[in-house]
Amino acid sequence: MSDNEQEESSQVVLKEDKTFVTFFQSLVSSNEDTDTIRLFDRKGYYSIHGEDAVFVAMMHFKSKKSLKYWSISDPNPKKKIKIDNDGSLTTTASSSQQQQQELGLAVLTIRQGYEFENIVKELLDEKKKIEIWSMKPNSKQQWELIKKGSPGNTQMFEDVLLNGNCEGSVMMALKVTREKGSIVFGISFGDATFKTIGVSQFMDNDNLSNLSSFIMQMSVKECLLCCDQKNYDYQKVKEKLSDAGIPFTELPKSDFSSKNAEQDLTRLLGSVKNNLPDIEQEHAIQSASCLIKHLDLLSNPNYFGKFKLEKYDLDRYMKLDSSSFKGLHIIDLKDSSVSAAAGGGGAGGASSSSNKDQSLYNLLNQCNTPMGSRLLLQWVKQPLLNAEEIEARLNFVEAFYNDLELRQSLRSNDLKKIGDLDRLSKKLHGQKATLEDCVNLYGIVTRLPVVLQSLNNHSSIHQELIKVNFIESLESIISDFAKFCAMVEKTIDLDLANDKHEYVIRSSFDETLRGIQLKKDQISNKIERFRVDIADDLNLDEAKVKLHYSEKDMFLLRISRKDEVAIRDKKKYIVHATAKDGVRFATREIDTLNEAYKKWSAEYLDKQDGLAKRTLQIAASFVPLIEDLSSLIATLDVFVTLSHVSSIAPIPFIRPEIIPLGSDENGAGTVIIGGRHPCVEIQDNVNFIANDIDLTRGQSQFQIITGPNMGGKSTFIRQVGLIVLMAQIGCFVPAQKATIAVVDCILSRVGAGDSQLRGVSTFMAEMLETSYILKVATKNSLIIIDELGRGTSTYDGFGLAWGIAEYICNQIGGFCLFATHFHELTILSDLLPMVKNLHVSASTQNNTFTLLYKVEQGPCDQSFGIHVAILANFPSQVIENAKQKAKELESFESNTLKQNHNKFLEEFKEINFNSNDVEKSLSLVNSLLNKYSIDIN
Ligand SMILES: Nc1ncnc2c1ncn2[C@@H]1O[C@H](COP(=O)(O)OP(=O)(O)OP(=O)(O)O)[C@@H](O)[C@H]1O
Repeated sequence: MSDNEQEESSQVVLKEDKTFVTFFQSLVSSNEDTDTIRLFDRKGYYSIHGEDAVFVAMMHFKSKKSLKYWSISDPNPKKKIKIDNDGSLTTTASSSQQQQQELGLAVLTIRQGYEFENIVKELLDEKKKIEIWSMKPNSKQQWELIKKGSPGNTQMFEDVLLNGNCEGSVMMALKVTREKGSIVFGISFGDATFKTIGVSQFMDNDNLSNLSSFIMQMSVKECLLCCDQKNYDYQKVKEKLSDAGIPFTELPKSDFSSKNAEQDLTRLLGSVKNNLPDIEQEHAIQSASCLIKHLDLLSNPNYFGKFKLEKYDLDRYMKLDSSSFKGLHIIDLKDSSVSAAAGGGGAGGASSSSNKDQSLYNLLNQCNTPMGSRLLLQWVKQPLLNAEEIEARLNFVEAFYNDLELRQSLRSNDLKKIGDLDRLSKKLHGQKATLEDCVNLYGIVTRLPVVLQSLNNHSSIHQELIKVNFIESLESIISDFAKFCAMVEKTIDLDLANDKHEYVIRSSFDETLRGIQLKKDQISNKIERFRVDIADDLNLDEAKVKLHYSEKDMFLLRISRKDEVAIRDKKKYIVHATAKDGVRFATREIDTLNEAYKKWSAEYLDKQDGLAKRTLQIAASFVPLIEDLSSLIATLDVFVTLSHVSSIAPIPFIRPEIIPLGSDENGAGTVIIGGRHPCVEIQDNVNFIANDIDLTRGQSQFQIITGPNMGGKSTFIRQVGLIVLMAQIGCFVPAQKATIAVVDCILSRVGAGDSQLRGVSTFMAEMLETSYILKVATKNSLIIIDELGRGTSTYDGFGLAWGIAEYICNQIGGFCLFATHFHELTILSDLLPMVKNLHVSASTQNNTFTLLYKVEQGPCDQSFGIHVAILANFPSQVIENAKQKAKELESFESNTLKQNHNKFLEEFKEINFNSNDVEKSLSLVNSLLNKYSIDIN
C-alpha cells in the first residue's frame, strides 16, 4: 500500500448509512455514464460519493485528504479516477478495485455557497454533467433528482453561474448529411442563459474545417448529434468532436424533425415573422427542433418571445481552427472564460507584471466592463472578412485613439462604474433580482448622461459616426429608461439605500409601512442619542465615535483602534469586532434596541413583499432595454479599449490599410514595415527589434525564413499572423506602416513538440497537421509553418519540407511564411518566382556571438552553428568534423532523393486522415515511406 493510501485508510470513519449506500450503488450501477457527478443536498451542505467524490477531491482540493470512507464496501465499482502525469484526471476501468473496497465508500462533503458554486463551475469546465439530488419532502430515505445540468445546458445553475461564466454555455444540435457529393451540416446552436438561438447550414470539405472553425469560434460547449451510424461522415464528425473535447450525446433521427420546428422557433423568437431563419435551411431547422426539445425551452413560458436570433455566417469570419488559436496564442484555451469573466482589465494587460507568454486576448482585454470583455473575446475569435466592416471598426478605434480626453474620461470614470448589465438582466428575467438590483440599475442609468456628455464633446472626422451609432442610441435608451427611474424614485427608499445599504420600499407608499418606519426611526434616534452620551462618557470627541450600520449587526458604535484604550476593561462596552476601520462595539442597551430594530425590519420586509414583487415585475419589463444598453456599452467599451491598448503600447499601434479579400491579384499584398510581436515586445527585459515583411502575390508571397536557433524566426512569423489577425478584428496593429490583404483563414503548424494529437509520433503529428493545411488552404489564406520536418531524419525532413513548400507555391498559391532550419530549402527561390528568402541575423564580430533579431533579405549564412561551437570552446577535432559534415550536407542534392520525396507527397496527399480507421491511415503512410525509402527514425 502506498504512503498516500496509508494516510487515507487511517481516515476511515465508521459511519454506516446502509440505505443510502445501497441506493447510491444502485444509482451508479444502473447508469454507465461516467461523466455524471452526483451531489446530494443534505440541507446545509452537500455530499458526494464513491468515485465522484475522489474526482471532485482531486479536482478541487488537489488531494484525497478531505475524503472520508464509509465502511461499506462497494460490490460493484465501475470506474477509477486516474491522475495523469500532467495532473489531469481521467476515468478508467478500475484496476485497484480491491483497495477501493477495503476502504469503503468514499465521501466528500462540501459547503453550500462559495465552495459549492466553485465546484459546480469547475465540473462544467471539466465537461462533466451534474445532478443534484435532494431528500423527498416528508421522507427520510427517499431521494429525488431536483436539478441537472451539463456544459451546454446550465439553465438550472444560473443562480450559481450568475457571477462570471462569461461565454455562457453554447449547446449545438448537429445533423450531418450529404448533398450533391458535399458534406452538409445543419446546425442549431443556443444559449438558454443568454437567451439566444441560431441556425446555420453550411457545406464542408472532407477535413471538416468549417465545422472546426464553427466549434472554436462559437465557443460550443456540448453537442446533440443526430445519430446516423451508416453515414461515413458521421464517424468523422464524432472524431472531430472528440478531438475538440466537445462532449456529445447521440440522439435518434426522430428527435430531428421539422414538424413543429417553425412554430417552436416562432414562439421563442416572438411573433416577428422576419425573425425566422431561412426556411430552406431544412437540416438546420430540424436541428433547432432537437435543441429546443432537449433544452426544454418550451416548458418555460418566461422564454416565449424573449429569445434573440443569432446568426453565424460562415462567409463573414476568418476561418481559424484550434491549432491556429494555439500556434498564434490568440486566447488561453483553458482559461478563456475565466479571464473574460474577470472583466475590468482582464488578466494581465500591458502593464501586468507577469507578462511572459500572454495571449493576444489577454493583452487586448483591458475592458472596463464585463460585457466589453465578453464582446472582445467574440471579436478576437471571429476576425472579419469584409473590408468595409473592418474599416468601419477601424474608424471607431481611430476616433477614440485620437481623442485622449474622451478615452480617458470614458475609461477612468464613465464606463468603470457600469456594472454587469448582462448579469442584471439575467437576474431580472429569471425573477432572482432584488430591490438592490433595481437601485444598481438606477445608478447605472442615472450615470448615462455623463457618458453622453463625454461623447458629445468629441469632435473629429468621425463625429457623425459616433453621433449616429452611440449618441443617438444612448439618448433614446436614456429616454426609454425615464419611466423606470421615476418608478424607482417613487417606490424605493433611495436615502436608506445610499446611507445604510438597506433596500426597501418607501414607507410613504403604504400606511402600515409608515407605522413600522416610525418605530424604526424612534429606535435609531435613541441609538444616536446613546452615541452622543457614550462619546461624552469616553471623553472622546463626538465625531470620533461613529455609528456603524450593517444588515447583519444592525447599529454598532465604532472608534479608531488608537482610541480602543478608552473602552478597554470597561465591562459595559461589548466589543463585536476589530477591523481595519476600527473597533466596533455596543452596550447592552444598544444590543436590545438592535434586537427590536431587527424585528421591525423583518416586519417591514414582510409587509412590503407584495409591493417589492410588483416593483421587480415592472423592472423585469425593462429587460429588452437593458440588453440594448448592454450591447451598446459593450461595443463602446471594446472600441475604447482597442484604442487604449493601441495607444499605450511601447510604440503606439497604427491603423492598417486594408485590401479587400481576393483583390490583390495585380501584385499587391501584405506589406508590413517595422512590425512587432504585440505580446513579446512588452515582455520584461526585451528590447524588441522591429522587422519588415513583403508578401506580394506572384513576387514574394512565399517567404522562407532561416537563421540561428533562438534567432527570432518563430516570433517573426507569428507576429505577421497576429498583425493580420488584429487588422481583421478591426484593431490597430504593432507596426510603423501596414498594408494588410484580408485572408480567408490563417493556418498554422507551429512547434514540433507540442502536438495536439495524442498517441501519434511527432513526425506523424506534423504530417497530419500539414496534410490538413494542404487540403484546407486557398490562394487567399495565410499559412504559417514553423520547423517542419524536425520530427524525422535530416534528409527526409528536408525532402518533405521541400515537397510541401513546392506544393503550396504551385498548387495552392496562398501567402506563406516558412521558418526552417533546412538551409537547403532556400534554393527554392531560384526555381520559383514567388519564393523569397529572409534570415534572422546574428553577429560574430570580436569573437562574440550576438543574436540581432533583425530580419534581412536573402538566405542565412549557415555557419552560425559552428560559430557557436567555436565560441563555446568545443574541441577542435569536433569543430573540424562538424565542418566536414556541413560540407557533405551542402552537397546533398541527390535528385533521386528529391524525386522520391515529391512522389511520396503526391500519394501522401491522397490519404484520408479523417477516416474512422486511424490505424489503416498510418499503415498506408508507413507503406508509402517504405516504398520511397524514406527513413523517419
Ligand atoms: N524581434 C525580436 N526582438 C527582440 N527579441 C526577440 C525578437 N524575436 C525574438 N526575440 C527573443 O528571442 C527569443 C527566441 O525567439 P524565437 O523563439 O522566435 O527564435 P527561433 O529562431 O524560432 O528559435 P528556434 O529556432 O530555437 O526555435 C524570444 O523568446 C524573444 O525573447
